[in-house]
Amino acid sequence: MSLTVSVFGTGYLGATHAAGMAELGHTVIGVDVDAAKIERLARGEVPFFEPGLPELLRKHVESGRLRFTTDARLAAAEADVHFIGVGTPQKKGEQAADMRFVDAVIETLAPLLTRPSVILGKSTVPVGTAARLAERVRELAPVGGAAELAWNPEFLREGFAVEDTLRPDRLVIGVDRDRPGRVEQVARAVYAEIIERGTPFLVTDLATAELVKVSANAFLATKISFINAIAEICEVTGADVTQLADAIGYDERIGRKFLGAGLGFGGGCLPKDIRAFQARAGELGVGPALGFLREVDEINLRRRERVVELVTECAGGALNGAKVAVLGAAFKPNSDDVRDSPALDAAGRLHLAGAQVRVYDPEAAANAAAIWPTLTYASSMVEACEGADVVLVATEWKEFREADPVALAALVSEAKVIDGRNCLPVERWLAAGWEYHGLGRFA
Ligand SMILES: NC(=O)C1=CN([C@@H]2O[C@H](COP(=O)(O)OP(=O)(O)OC[C@H]3O[C@@H](n4cnc5c(N)ncnc54)[C@H](O)[C@@H]3O)[C@@H](O)[C@H]2O)C=CC1
Ligand SMILES: O=C(O)[C@H]1O[C@H](OP(=O)(O)OP(=O)(O)OC[C@H]2O[C@@H](n3ccc(=O)[nH]c3=O)[C@H](O)[C@@H]2O)[C@H](O)[C@@H](O)[C@@H]1O
Repeated sequence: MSLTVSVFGTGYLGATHAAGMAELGHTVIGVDVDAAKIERLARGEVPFFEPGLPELLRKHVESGRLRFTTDARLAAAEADVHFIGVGTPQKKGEQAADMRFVDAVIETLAPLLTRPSVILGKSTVPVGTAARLAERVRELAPVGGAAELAWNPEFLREGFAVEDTLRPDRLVIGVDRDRPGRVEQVARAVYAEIIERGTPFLVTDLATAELVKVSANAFLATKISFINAIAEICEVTGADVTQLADAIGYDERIGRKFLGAGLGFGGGCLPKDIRAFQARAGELGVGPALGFLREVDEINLRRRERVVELVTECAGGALNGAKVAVLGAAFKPNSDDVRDSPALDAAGRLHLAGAQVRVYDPEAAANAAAIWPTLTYASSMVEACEGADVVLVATEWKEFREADPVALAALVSEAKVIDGRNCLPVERWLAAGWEYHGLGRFA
C-alpha cells in the first residue's frame, strides 16, 4: 500500500530515510528548518557524502515522489504518517541529550493535525521521551487521541545508510500498550516490503523501543572499548591485539565484528548516546547500573592521547616543529562526518602541541576546516606526506589502506608510520623500509 509520509529533519538520518521511503513506494515530503539544505535537496543534491544516496534521492526527486519543504503545514496537510528524524546532540557542557529539536517538531506539527495521523519517532532519545511526547500530541492535536505517536528507532550506519535503510537487520516499533490504536498496523504498511522479506518486526512498549536503541549503541561502544583496553595491555606486553581479536572472534559467542582496535569510536552517535544514557540513568536513580559506560568513554578517549604519545616518540620526543601528515579526518571511512571524530581530534591535539600538521581526507576536509580552520589541509595524500617526519593513518579510507608504501617512502622525510586504525598491510610497509607502529601491536 502506498502512503504519503513526511520526514522531519533531513540530516544524515532524515535524508536517507526520506529517499528510502520513496524507494519503498511511498510519496514523501522531507521537512527541515534549514532552508539552504532544503533548496539543495529539492534540486536532487545530497548535502553530505553518503555512498549510493545521491542516485537514489535524485531518482525520486525527478519522479516527483520525493519533495522537500520548510513548511510543516504542507506535511500536515498531505501526509498521514510523520517521521521525526531531527538531531538529539549532547547538551553543551552536559552529558544529557538536547531535546529541543524533537520538542520543536511536536510543538509545530501536532497543532496542525486535523485528521487521524501517526507520528513515528526515529531520533535517538532518552527513555521516557516518547510517553511524554504522546501526551503532548494528545493535548495539542485538534483531533486529540486520533493523532497517535509511536517510537521506531533507527539503526543505520553512515557509509552503509542506504543499504541499512532498505535492508535492516530488524525493525522495532514501540507503542503505547495502554492505548491500542492503529499505529502498529500503519507501521506494518509503511514497511510492508521489508517485512515480507522476513525481516524481524518487533512490537514493544514505548520504553523498550527507546532502550533497544541506546542499548545497541552502548553495547557496540563497549565492545570497541573492550578491545582497546586489551590493546593497552598488548602495548606493554608486546602482544598483538589484531591476532588476539581474530582468535577470540572465532568464538561465535564473541564474534569478530566491532573488535577493531585503534583510535576508537567517534561520530554523531556512539559518544553522545553513551553519555546521554548515563545521564538518563542518573535521573532515574539507577546511575550505578551504567557506571561502566564512563569507563568505556575514558578508555576510548585515552586512545587519542596514546596516538599523540606515539607521534611524539616517533618525532624524537618533541612535537614542536615536527611535520606530521594526518591521513583522515572523518570519524570513519565512506563518510564526511567529523562530529567527535577521533582522527580530527588527534590532528587538533598534535597541532596544539606545536606540530606542523597537514591533514588529507578524500571527503571530509570542508567539514573539518569548519571546526579546525587553523589546520593545514592538503588536497592529496601525496601532498600531505611530502617531507613528513611522521605519517599518521587516522581513518581507514580504502585509498590509505591500498597506498603504495614504496612510493610514499620516497616522499617523506622520515619513513615512520603510525597505523591508528590497524588497517595497513604491515609486511608491505615493513618491506618498503617503514618503521611501523600500530595500536596494540608493534607499539
Ligand atoms: N547519523 C546517523 O547515522 C544516525 C542518527 N540517528 C539519530 O537520528 C537523529 C538525527 O541524526 P542526524 O541525521 O545524524 O543529525 P543531523 O544533525 O545530520 O540532522 C538533523 C537535521 O534536523 C534538522 N532540524 C532541526 N530542527 C528541526 C525542526 N524543528 N524541524 C525540521 N528539521 C529540523 C536540522 O536542520 C538538521 O538538518 C539523532 O537523534 C541521531 O542520534 C540514529 C541512527 C543513525
Ligand atoms: O545511532 C547511530 O547513529 C548509529 O551509530 C553507529 O553507526 P555509525 O556511528 O555510523 O558508525 P559505526 O560503524 O558504528 O562506527 C562508529 C565508530 O566506531 C569506530 N569503530 C567501529 C568498529 C570497530 O571495530 N572499531 C572502531 O573503532 C568507527 O571508526 C567509528 O568511529 C551504529 O553502528 C549504528 O547501528 C547506529 O544506527
